Order: sequence, then structure tokens, then C-alpha cells
Amino acid sequence: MTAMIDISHAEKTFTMHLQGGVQLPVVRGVSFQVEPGECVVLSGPSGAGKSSILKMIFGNYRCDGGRIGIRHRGAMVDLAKAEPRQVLGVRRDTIGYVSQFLRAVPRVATLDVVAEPLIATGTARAEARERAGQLLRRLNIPERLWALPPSTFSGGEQQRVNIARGFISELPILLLDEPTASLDAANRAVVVDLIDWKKRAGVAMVAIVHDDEIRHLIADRIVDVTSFASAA
Ligand SMILES: Nc1ncnc2c1ncn2[C@@H]1O[C@H](COP(=O)(O)OP(=O)(O)OP(=O)(O)O)[C@@H](O)[C@H]1O
Repeated sequence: MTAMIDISHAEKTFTMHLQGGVQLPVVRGVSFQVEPGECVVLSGPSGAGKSSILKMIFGNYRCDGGRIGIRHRGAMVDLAKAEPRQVLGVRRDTIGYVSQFLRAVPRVATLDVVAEPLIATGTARAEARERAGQLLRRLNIPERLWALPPSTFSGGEQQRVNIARGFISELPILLLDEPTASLDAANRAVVVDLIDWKKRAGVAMVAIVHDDEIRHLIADRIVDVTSFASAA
């Protein structure tokens, strides 16, 4: 079996401690696989559990049952049972998460914000900055902004910096949470190209995209989360 992600019968229930321990079942029976070079898009109405599933795959939300198999350094690791230290190792070497919002350190130049994940994994600073510049140019961030921290950028500019930071890594799995949400048509097309480039590099991706057109452009397969809804 070659799957990079192999989820079977995963489930999640939130316990609302401030509401007297009320149980809020969100998803159950979540089962799907993602092969290298494949982009699976999660679909379903608001509240169906798409973000929760993405967070379970990233190890942010702990599952209450089932298995989240992740191919990590050549072996399958079950993130549903992994120790926190193992989860951190999987994030460092295997899974990248591109969220909608940039959480940048204040006063760090945009070019360094984007180059940082490569430097952290051993790429020389000059080469990492060169590649960061290539991505920023591709995403239409003007060069005059590269030396500035992205905290004052517009929402769409910050999202593009975040995309550059997520896509610069060479991790074999990428989770994309609304990567085109605040982008104009030209930049949405760039993101579609970047996803295509990652597919050709063999990266396995799971994405949430509300835009129907983008969804059909990037999805190799659509997984309807409604069928996993606990209330179903
Ligand atoms: N940390 C949490 N604590 C309590 N409930 C939560 C938590 N995270 C999510 N939920 C609940 O789980 C359900 C699914 O939420 P989730 O964000 O996964 O849905 P979604 O399909 O991604 O929705 P949207 O498309 O609106 O982002 C919602 O009812 C939400 O309130």
C-alpha cells in the first residue's frame, strides 16, 4: 500500500466542559485515503466537520476513535494514538498546514517569513531567500514589500505570504484550509498552478475550498463530509 494518508473510522466528539459536560458529536466513521500526488477536497455544508477533520489529520484535535495513518519517514504512524513528541516530529518532517491566516512574528521581513521553513530544515539562508523571492514574485507580492513585516499587509497579501510560506517546504503532505479565500481571480489561478506543481512533485494534499470552480480545478477526488456527520 502506498497511501500517504490512510484514515479509517475516525471520530470526534467535543465535550463542552463549561456547559456541564454536554457532548457534541461532530464526525464518526471518517474513512478515506490520499495517495502521493493526489489532492482530495473535503466538501459539505458549514458545520459538517471539514475543518475538524483537517485538524485531526494535523494532530490538533485528538480523535476519540479510529485511526489516522500517516506515512512518516517510510513507516505508517497512527496520529490518533501518537504521543505529542511524535506529532511534532510528523509536523516537522511530513505534514505542512496552510491555514487561511498568517501568524507571523512581528518585525520579521516578509522574505524571511517565507524562507524560514526551508532554513529550519537545513537549506542555506541565501538559497532559501532566493526561493522565497521566486514564490513571492509568482504570487504577485511586489518586491518593494519584501523587506517589510507582513503585519500591515492587506488580507489578500497576507494570505499570499502564508501560501508562499506553506508551499516553499518540501514536505510530502500538505493540508490546505481555504487557500484561495481572500484572493482575486489572477492569484487564485496562481494557487491552482502551485497545487498542480505539488501534485507533480508527488505531494499528497487534503484541501477545504468553498469556491466550486477552484474545487473542480484542483480536486482529484471529492470526499463528502456529510456522510460522516454524527447526526446523520
Ligand atoms: N474546538 C471546538 N470545540 C467545540 N466545538 C467545536 C470545536 N471545533 C469545532 N466544533 C464544532 O464542530 C462542528 C463542525 O465544525 P467545523 O469547523 O469542523 O465545520 P466545517 O465543516 O469546517 O464548517 P465551515 O465550512 O463553516 O468552516 C461545529 O458544530 C463546531 O461548532
